[in-house]
Amino acid sequence: MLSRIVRPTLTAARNFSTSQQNNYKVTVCGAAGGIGQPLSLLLKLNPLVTELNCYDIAPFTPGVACDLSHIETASKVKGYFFDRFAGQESLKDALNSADVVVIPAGVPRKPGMTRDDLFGSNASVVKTIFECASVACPDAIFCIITNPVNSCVPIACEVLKKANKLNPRRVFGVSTLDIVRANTFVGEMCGVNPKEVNVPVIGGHSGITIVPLFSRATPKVTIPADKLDALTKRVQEAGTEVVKAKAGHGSATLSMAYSGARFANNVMRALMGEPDVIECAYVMADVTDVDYFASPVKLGKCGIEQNCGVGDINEYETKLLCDALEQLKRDIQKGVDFANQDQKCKGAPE
Ligand SMILES: NC(=O)C1=CN([C@@H]2O[C@H](COP(=O)(O)OP(=O)(O)OC[C@H]3O[C@@H](n4cnc5c(N)ncnc54)[C@H](O)[C@@H]3O)[C@@H](O)[C@H]2O)C=CC1
Ligand SMILES: O=C([O-])CC(=O)C(=O)O
Repeated sequence: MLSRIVRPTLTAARNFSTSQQNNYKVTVCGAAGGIGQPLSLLLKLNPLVTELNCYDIAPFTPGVACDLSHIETASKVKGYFFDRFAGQESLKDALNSADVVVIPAGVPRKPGMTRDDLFGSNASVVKTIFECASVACPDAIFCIITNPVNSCVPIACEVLKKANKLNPRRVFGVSTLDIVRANTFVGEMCGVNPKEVNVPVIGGHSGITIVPLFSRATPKVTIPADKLDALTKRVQEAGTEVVKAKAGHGSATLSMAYSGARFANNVMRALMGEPDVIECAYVMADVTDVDYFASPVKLGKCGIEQNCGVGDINEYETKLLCDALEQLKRDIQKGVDFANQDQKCKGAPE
């Protein structure tokens, strides 16, 4: 069922520790939340991080930072929270000169909700963070976890564009959890250590926009025809599986913290100049008919070095991709329209 070829670079990509000490300042926005806390913990353990700023609207955020600061790693941790008398000043302070900003801020799903149902709450959260980031750290690498990712990344890019600060090579929607899940499920099905599996997942990050490419898995796997639909659906609906299992107490947090830390680690490895760092991510791209798309991207010192695009896919995957593109188009437009609302209102006739 499976040929046993282990790719050493892939294994390295999943170890958060390295012998090299570097100097990255990382800000987590939404650091007091279900994802934010374990993600901040993993970043505190990462030797590539020397400064860790934890920001959240929750007033106990300095407490989270204080807790983390007692861990015996060399990085310095600072906590910031929203003070309504100071407006967005603490957010700007938290973001100031950050190299990498990871954003799990916003509301998670409850059973029965789609990710798009979060748009009403989370679109303005992302907009505010990027308005401040365009002033405080326009050259950072941004990793957006907040849902709906399909619409939040376009919002972020539009806000940066309006401020003349958009560098599309540096803005990422984090879809790593889809890859992590696909690797795990394939590993389970094929009886292989999931750490050795890499399944590219393209498209977007919700329902049918999630397109796992089992035909391109490494090591090569053969998914039995009668199991392919169910496996594809499981990857597409894995977030909902967790939402249902948590029964009203949020969505995936721990697996997302792992995925966010894995993605941030790979961004920093690439910033350091390590070659051949490739991750799937949802980014501004011209590799399909839509303006934002998740695909494998080669990371480098300036962010995206090369978008590897869709690549070879089979007939089954082509059909999945067509369905995904239709939905993606709508999700992207929704984000773009939201970000430009004010501008349109201002320019509209009285
Ligand atoms: N990209 C992905 O694969 C995944 C994305 N998510 C998304 O991540 C987001 C966070 O999920 P959880 O951590 O479970 O939620 P949570 O509710 O546990 O934590 C969210 C945190 O964001 C903070 N927050 C809210 N508004 C904020 C603002 N304006 N500025 C800064 N912080 C703010 C809250 O105070 C809270 O501490 C949700 O939108 C969820 O749907 C969750 C799992 C996977
Ligand atoms: O399903 C959700 O709402 C959270 C999420 O994006 C995921 O777990 O993939």
